[in-house]
Amino acid sequence: MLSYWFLSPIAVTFYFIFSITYNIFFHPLAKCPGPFLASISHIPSFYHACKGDWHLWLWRCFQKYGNKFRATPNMVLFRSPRAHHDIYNYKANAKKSNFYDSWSRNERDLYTLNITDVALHAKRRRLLNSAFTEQSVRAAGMSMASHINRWVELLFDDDQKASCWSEPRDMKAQVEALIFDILGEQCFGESFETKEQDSIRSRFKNIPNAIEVFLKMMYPLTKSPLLDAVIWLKPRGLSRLIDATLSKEVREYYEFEQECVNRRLAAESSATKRPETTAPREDFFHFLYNAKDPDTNEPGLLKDDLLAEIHMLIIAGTHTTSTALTAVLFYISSNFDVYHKLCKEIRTTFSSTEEIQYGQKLSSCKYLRACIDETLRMAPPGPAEFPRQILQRGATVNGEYFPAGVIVGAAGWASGHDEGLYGDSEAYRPERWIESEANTAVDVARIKRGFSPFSKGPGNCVGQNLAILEMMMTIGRLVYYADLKLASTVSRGKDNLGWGRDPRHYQFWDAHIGMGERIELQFKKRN
Ligand code: HEM
Repeated sequence: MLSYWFLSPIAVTFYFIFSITYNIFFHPLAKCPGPFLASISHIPSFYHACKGDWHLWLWRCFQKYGNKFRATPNMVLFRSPRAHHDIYNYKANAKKSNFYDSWSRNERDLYTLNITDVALHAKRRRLLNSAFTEQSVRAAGMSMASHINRWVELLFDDDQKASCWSEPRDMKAQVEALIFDILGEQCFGESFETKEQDSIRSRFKNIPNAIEVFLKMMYPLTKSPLLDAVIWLKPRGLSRLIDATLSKEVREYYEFEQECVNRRLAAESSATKRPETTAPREDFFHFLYNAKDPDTNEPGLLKDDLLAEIHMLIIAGTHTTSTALTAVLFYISSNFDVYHKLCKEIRTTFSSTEEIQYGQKLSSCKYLRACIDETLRMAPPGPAEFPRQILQRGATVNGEYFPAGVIVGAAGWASGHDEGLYGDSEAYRPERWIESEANTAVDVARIKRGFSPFSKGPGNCVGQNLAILEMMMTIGRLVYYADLKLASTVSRGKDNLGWGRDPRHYQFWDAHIGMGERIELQFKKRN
C-alpha cells in the first residue's frame, strides 16, 4: 500500500516530464510558432475560456506570431481565407474533433452538430437539410411575422405618448425572448411565449439564461486537459451528475421538450393514418419526421434522434441569432450615419410593415444586409475556432503538410479583425460590403473570401438563410415602425474594459457561442 503512495507521485512527475519533452521536441507541431506555455499545456486555453476572452487572446497571438500559431499542444490555428478553405471544404481530409463529443447530454443525445464520424454526419445532415429548404424558410417567415409584430408592440410603454421615448429596454433579454419564441414555434409548432409578461409558460423565461450559464460552465472544461476524461466519464456517471446540478427550470424545460415531441409524434402519425381529416403543420418537426433514409426509404430519424435534433436546433439557433441581432442593434444605434442611411432604405422601400417579408423586396435592401454582414464580421456569434482533426494520410493547409491527429481550425473573431484584410477593421462601416465607385467588385470579392460567419463545407450552418431572414425582418419591421436610440450599455463609460476590449465594440464573452453584453435602447413610434 505504502509503495503505491510513494510511486504515484513519481509516475505523475515522469508523465509530465515525458509529455513536456515530447511536446517541445518531437510533436509534429514542435516547429510551429506560438506561446511557449500553449505549446506544452492547456493552461492558456483553459484560463482564457474561463475568462471568456479566448477569442481576444487568439487575435493577440495572430498579431504576434503571424497568420498561423500553435494554440494548444496539439492544435494549430490559422487566419487566412486559403487556410479556412483548406480546413472546412467538402473534400478536406478532416473531421470534427472530440471537442464535439463533450457536448452531448447522454449516449442517446446524438445530433448533426456533435456527430464526429464523417459518413454518419453526412447522412444526418442530408436529413436535416430537408427541414431547411427554400419552401420551409418561406413558411417560417410567415410565422415569424406575427412574433416580430407582437414583440415590437411590447417594446413600448402602455401609456406612452406619441412624441415621447419609451423607458429603456434591456434588448439582450428582449431579443433572446423573441428568438426563443420563434424557434419554439418552428420546432414544435408552439410558442414558448417568453416575450409575454404574464403567460402560463412564463416559467420558460429563464431558459435562454440557463443555456448561457450551461455553456459558460462547459466551455472551460472543453479547453482543459480534462476533455478526454470528461468524454470518458460522461457515459460512466458524469452525465447524470451534470443533470442533477441543472436548475429546476432547465429540468422542466427538458420535460416540456419531451412532451412536445410525444405530442407531435402522435399528431404526425394520426395525419399519416387519416390524411383527409388532419393537415400537419409544416414546421421543422414535420420535415424531420418525414425525412427518409435514402438507402432504406424507412424513416431516417427515430424518436430519440428527433428529440436530439430538435433540442440541438434550439441551442444552435437561439444564442447565435440573438447575439448577432443584439449586436446589430448596438452598432446601428451607436453609429448615427449608418442609422440614418438604414432608416432611409427601409422607409422608402416599403409602404407597410406587412410588406417586410421573405421575398425580392426584402432581398433588395442592400444596406440592411450590409449592416448585418458588418456586424457578423465584428461580432461573429462563433468567435473562436471550430476544431477539425486531420485524418489518416494527413492534409495540406495553406501549403503546409500536417499529419493525422493534429487539430486545425480558423478563428472567426480574429479573422474579422484582420487589419491586413480590412484596412480599418475596428470601424463599423457597412459600405465595405456594397459595390460602388469607391469600392470596386474586386474589393468586395476580396473581403467576402475571408468572411464565413456561418462556416463553410459539410458542417456549415444549416440555419443560415433562416437566421438572415429573422434578422432582416426584425430590424426592417422595427425601423419601419419606430425610431430607436441607445440608452446605455454595461461597459459604456468604463475606462478599463480589460485587455483587447475596445469600447466601440459590442462586448461579448466567448463560450463557443458569443454571449453578448446587456444593452438598453429606447423607442419612439414614427409619426
Ligand atoms: C446568426 C446566426 C447564426 C450563426 C452566426 C451561426 C453560425 C454557425 C456556425 C459557424 C456553424 C458551424 C459550427 C461548427 O462547425 O462547430 C453552425 C452550425 C450549425 N448551425 Fe448555425 N448559426 C446561426 C443560426 C442558426 C440557426 C437559426 C439554426 C437553426 C435553427 C442553426 C443551426 C445550425 C446547425 C444545425 C449547425 C450544425 C451543422 C452541421 O454540423 O452540419 N444555426 N452555425
